[in-house]
Amino acid sequence: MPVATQSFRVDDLLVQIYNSEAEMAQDVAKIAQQYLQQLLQQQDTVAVLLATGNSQLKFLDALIALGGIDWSRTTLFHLDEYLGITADHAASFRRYLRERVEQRVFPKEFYYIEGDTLEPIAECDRYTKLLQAQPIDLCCLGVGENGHLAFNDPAVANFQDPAKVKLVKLDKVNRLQQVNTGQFPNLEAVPQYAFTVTIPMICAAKKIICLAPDTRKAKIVKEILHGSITTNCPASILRKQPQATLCLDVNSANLLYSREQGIGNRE
Ligand SMILES: N[C@@H]1[C@@H](O)[C@H](O)[C@@H](COP(=O)(O)O)O[C@@H]1O
Repeated sequence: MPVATQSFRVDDLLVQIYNSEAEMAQDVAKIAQQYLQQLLQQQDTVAVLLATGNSQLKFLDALIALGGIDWSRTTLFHLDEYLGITADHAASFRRYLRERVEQRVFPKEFYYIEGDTLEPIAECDRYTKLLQAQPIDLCCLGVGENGHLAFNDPAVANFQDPAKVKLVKLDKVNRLQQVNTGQFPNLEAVPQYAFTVTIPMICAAKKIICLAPDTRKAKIVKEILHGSITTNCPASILRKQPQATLCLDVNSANLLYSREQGIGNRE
């Protein structure tokens, strides 16, 4: 069984570095599986808030392949969705999760954000009520190249946000990331607005697992761990979450301080 090659804390945040994304996915899937199994021995159902994106693909496959989770006792949610995108659109997060998770594990419920609603404010209220109906036991996260969590880009991230779900304008770095990772053919095709679960709602989860492999995350990973805790880099808030783990591969950890110095150290 692969395990993290390095594990250390930066402030309250646990950071784990793996030799490869595949090893990371396997190990994190095992951690999530054991955690959910343990909870299901103590409570009837568990609530999980899922991320989408490339960083989640191997992890979700590994978690489902491991088995051993009674998915019929899980209530699933997701972090974000584009405004105006139908559930069948190729870039729809609902489609991603329906095909990669729901249709493979048949959870008790999978509550989706209806991105193509004609009443976005009512949709935020509806999803807020669903999220608040029970504590979130596990929140899976990815990180944007601009440091966003879900769709909380620097310009709209609020660490004290009173909202749980909100409609936000996406920044250009974020929208370009969606083009560069193949979600949309060009910038014009990327919606300008999206629904997102807010940062306080994410941080209220009992356990947070953030996956950020790949060289294209190296710069922002350095910023998250060695920069200030600020909404300019929304994911930096994870350093105040003792229940959070940031999982990296050697590529995304590439710009951190050297192993000899101890990656967690700033000097
Ligand atoms: N809004 C989503 C996030 O929820 C996701 O976690 C992040 C990272 O994406 P990836 O996993 O492809 O790197 O950006 C996406 O666009």
